[in-house]
Amino acid sequence: MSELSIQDLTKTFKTKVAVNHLDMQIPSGKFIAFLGPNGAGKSTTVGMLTGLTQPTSGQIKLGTLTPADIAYRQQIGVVFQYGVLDDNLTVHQNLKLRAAMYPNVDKAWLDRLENDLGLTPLLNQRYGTLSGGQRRRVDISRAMIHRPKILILDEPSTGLDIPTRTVIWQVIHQLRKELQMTVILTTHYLEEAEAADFVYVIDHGEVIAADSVSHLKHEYAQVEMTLISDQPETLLANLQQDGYQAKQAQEKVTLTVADAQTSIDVLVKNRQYIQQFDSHEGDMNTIFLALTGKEIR
Ligand SMILES: Nc1ncnc2c1ncn2[C@@H]1O[C@H](COP(=O)(O)OP(=O)(O)OP(=O)(O)O)[C@@H](O)[C@H]1O
Repeated sequence: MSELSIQDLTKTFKTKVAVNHLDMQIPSGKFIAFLGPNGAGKSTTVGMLTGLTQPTSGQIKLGTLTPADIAYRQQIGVVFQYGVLDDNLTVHQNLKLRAAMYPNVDKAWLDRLENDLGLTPLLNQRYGTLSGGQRRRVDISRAMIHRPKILILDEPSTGLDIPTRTVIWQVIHQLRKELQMTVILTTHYLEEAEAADFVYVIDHGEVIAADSVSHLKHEYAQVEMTLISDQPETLLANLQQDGYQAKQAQEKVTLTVADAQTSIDVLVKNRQYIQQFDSHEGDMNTIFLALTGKEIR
């Protein structure tokens, strides 16, 4: 199956450069996350991937197809940040109308989506009267109605509670496996990005890192250590003498070290001053901080 190729993609709005020479090769069937803060250019990229926003320069290709081709758009499903369904129609009327726009949507598939996303009790309710989480579940059904090869989710979890997020992700992961679908997610939620096969960290319209989560962690996330000591001043002095930037608050001494091996060295060397400890690898936030100097959460 063809991969999605983004080549030297740029979008400027007057003087604002929203997307700046993006290059990405997205293999089919993968789960890709675009992680970036507000204004990073994620939604503008999604707009160009869907064909709704014209790039200023550069190109997007799915095999030989471009977003201007109907055949391209038929392979893409999108969950936008805003709802695109009719507030005055019921859930079922909205979905049936959408289904009618595609040649091969059978009733069984529509029933399956409605059922998996827990929409059955809501089918006769007007879309405009649904809660945010209910709407999002309908939006995902709409995006999946034509069995897309690529599903694009633009911050799908914003404002949703954990049970709703869990249901949505269970369904998406299941359908991704069944349909061998590529999933492109834009998100601020680090735990969602952590589940991805590959992460593009985006800031100011540019890719500042592109790698698997495990490589990003290895490269950028340090190990955070908390040591509990009955002689914290001595422990702090020893660590500082060894060149660590340690901090102390009462009996607690905290420091960041490069890797797990170094954390073991610290524990062994200072064992007589340590009663308890906690040591864990940094998360996506640590990675983001290391890359941009900013916190994402
Ligand atoms: N139509 C527009 N006209 C002018 N500037 C725009 C337009 N659309 C986006 N921008 C600007 O482009 C930049 C990128 O915006 P974009 O919405 O793509 O970011 P984002 O990463 O999706 O942010 P968020 O996480 O807040 O949704 C921002 O500075 C934004 O103000």
